[in-house]
Amino acid sequence: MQFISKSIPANKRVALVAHDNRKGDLIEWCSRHRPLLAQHTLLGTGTTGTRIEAATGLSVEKLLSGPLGGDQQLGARIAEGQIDLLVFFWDPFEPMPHDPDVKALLRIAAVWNIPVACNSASADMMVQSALMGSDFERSVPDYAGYLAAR
Ligand SMILES: O=C(CO)COP(=O)(O)O
Repeated sequence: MQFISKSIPANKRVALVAHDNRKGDLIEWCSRHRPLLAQHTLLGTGTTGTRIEAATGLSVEKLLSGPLGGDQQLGARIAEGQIDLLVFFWDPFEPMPHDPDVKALLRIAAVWNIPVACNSASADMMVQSALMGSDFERSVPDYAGYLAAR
């Protein structure tokens, strides 16, 4: 696979997702970073987005609930270049009925080199990076080159 450089804008599109046992942690994290998150564009799976909006007043575009296809919707948006960061507090202690979707979301985020945080420590470091408020370059698969070589 060849890679090309792609710019992530200063205004980030941040996807927010948490499994049920981790929703409280993500809401607490969003509340702590509310002023910063309010400067960016937020989206999330259905229940997570609804709970964050209710608790913080932040505006979140809500996709379907994860087990009903929301994780796959987020994966599609990543593949289309419409998500810049993924904050996904997945549950390390309980199996999920939609585990293949969870795995697919994490895989496609790795494919497209999206910064991913799976807990509050990594999410703290991610949003406190100087790159959060500026453009930055990331390397992504060269899709045109990939097609041409097939
Ligand atoms: O299941 C999820 C992520 O895998 C999250 O979905 P909800 O936000 O709808 O609970």
